[in-house]
Amino acid sequence: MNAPLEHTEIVAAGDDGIAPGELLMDVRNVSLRFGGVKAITDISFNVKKGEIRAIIGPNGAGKTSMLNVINGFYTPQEGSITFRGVERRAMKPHHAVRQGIARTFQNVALFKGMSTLDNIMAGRSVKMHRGLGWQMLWHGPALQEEIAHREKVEEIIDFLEIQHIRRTPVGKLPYGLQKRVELGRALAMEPSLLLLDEPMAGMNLEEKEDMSRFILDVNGQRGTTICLIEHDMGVVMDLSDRVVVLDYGKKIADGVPDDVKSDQQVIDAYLGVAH
Ligand SMILES: Nc1ncnc2c1ncn2[C@@H]1O[C@H](COP(=O)(O)OP(=O)(O)OP(=O)(O)O)[C@@H](O)[C@H]1O
Repeated sequence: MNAPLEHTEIVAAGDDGIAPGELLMDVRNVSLRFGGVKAITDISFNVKKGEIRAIIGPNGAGKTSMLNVINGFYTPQEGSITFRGVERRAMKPHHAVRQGIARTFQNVALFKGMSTLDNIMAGRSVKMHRGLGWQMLWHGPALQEEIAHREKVEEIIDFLEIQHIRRTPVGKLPYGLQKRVELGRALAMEPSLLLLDEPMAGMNLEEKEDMSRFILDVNGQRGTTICLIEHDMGVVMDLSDRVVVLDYGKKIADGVPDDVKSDQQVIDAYLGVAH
């Protein structure tokens, strides 16, 4: 199964060949250190196709480091990740994207001067096959492909209900809408696995409710598997199928929300204190 990543086909949620409920990603014994700092120690957990999986834990627990390992920003010193049957330790972020992993960031990472439409189109560029030569000719296959991509992008804009801001530079948008555009850009990649790093951070209640609904719809209607980090426990327990809990870089619990909520170690480490 160990196909060279350079030759991995770009895949979308619907055509990754994995049935709902089957293993999509298996994280095994991953450890990551920065000099003397142990960010992650011997973490194992899996993600099944079609689920919403949450990673929670106090500040500095290793959650973002874990996402950065999954999407190839960091290479762990130990352990491996098997995604869609392909095992690896090191992988460049653009390979992760081509394998079907897209993500959003804790602090919105968009092109602030560009419009909503152009930002989402930029996310789509990963799916474009025709090279620059074709695009300069601007006819035939390149034009057909551009039209098809624009249709996909328009579909995402409709889906996220952001038609009214399609021409607005994203830097001028309220934070909640910027987060939605960033979700749109990730969706434009048609990921098999969508990583969301604190999708509700800095949002008011109404924005959180909107984002929760979109996350549920992305999962329910588009069939996208989601792995998210979130500090709002109400949101986590409402949205997630399963939750993995980290503390000081180690896994302390893993299970369905009701079990995790009542786990004494989790209460002591995390739920018992304000965040
Ligand atoms: N690039 C880095 N260089 C050095 N240390 C790092 C780096 N990134 C993370 N760390 C350290 O690794 C540990 C885990 O950090 P990480 O950001 O993954 O935690 P987190 O659970 O995402 O925290 P938060 O909820 O505050 O975002 C922390 O001690 C952090 O200081």
